[in-house]
Amino acid sequence: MTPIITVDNVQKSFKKQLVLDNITLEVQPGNIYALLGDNGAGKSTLLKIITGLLNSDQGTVRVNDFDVNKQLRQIQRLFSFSAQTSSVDDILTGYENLALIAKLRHVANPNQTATDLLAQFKLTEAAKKRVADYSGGMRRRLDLAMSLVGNPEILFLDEPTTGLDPSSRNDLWQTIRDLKAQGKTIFLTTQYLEEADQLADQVGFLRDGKIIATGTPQEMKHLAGPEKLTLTFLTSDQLAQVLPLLHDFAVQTLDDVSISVELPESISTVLEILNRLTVHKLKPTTFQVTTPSLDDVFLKLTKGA
Ligand SMILES: Nc1ncnc2c1ncn2[C@@H]1O[C@H](COP(=O)(O)OP(=O)(O)OP(=O)(O)O)[C@@H](O)[C@H]1O
Repeated sequence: MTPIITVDNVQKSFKKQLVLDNITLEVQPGNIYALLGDNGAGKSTLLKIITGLLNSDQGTVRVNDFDVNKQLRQIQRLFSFSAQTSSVDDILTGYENLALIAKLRHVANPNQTATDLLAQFKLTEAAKKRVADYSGGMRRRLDLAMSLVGNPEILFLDEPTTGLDPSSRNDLWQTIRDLKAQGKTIFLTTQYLEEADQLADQVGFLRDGKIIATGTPQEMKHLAGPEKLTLTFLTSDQLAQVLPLLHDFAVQTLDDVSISVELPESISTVLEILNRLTVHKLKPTTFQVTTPSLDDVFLKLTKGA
């Protein structure tokens, strides 16, 4: 499939500080791409370059096969950019904010567009409230609604859930999934590993201006190593009998009665291990399979940095 966003060898410095160092990435249409990084990693700078708000020093960005530097006018209606700082006007109501932006974007029926978007983002009841009185979650939903005026195909969201409480974050994740289900391509930045894991088809780890790893969340987790099986036995004597049976596996002793075993082949390895124990009538009191999380990947990639 032809990517809808292509970033090729983008470099950017502010004075002598190199902020983006040869960034290359692709986003497929209809996918969610999560650019993951700590404060100051360069996420916002890259987003501004992709959306044509900032020029790069080197490299090219193509959106829908148009060069963002040279052909921005042709693609401006194709995407919207929701910045970290809210674009909504506090003294206006939610409805007024949406209707105003719809008029500015020459949408055919601004009032109807505002009403429809308020309904889509569960803000109908708050339509006539001033935005100053909205909660953080409502404001973020309104921000997203604003970015959908004109029905763009691609949404750029800069840290859409930063500062939200867990419940509002979950709601916003669902909204972002719904937008993907409608066929939108979404490029978001985040500091939260869990957010990338929950939403993204592709993740890019940005650190000190470089993409240090990229792939699906599943592929990224493999970078942290295989799944593990943790087994606990009733007594240390039992464990002592178990160890020779598993001599050909990578076993780590956790304490007197527990071990963890690497699972290169997931389920079939689990079955093999349980089989050997059963034959010798050695029954673990608990067993648990653990998959590495994106946190483990992040720790592994940044270890020693
Ligand atoms: N206009 C600018 N002039 C000078 N330095 C800048 C400018 N914009 C960003 N920087 C610097 O570039 C680096 C990356 O900033 P950027 O805002 O892209 O990071 P970020 O990953 O988005 O972080 P945050 O989550 O804090 O927004 C930082 O060191 C920042 O101080």
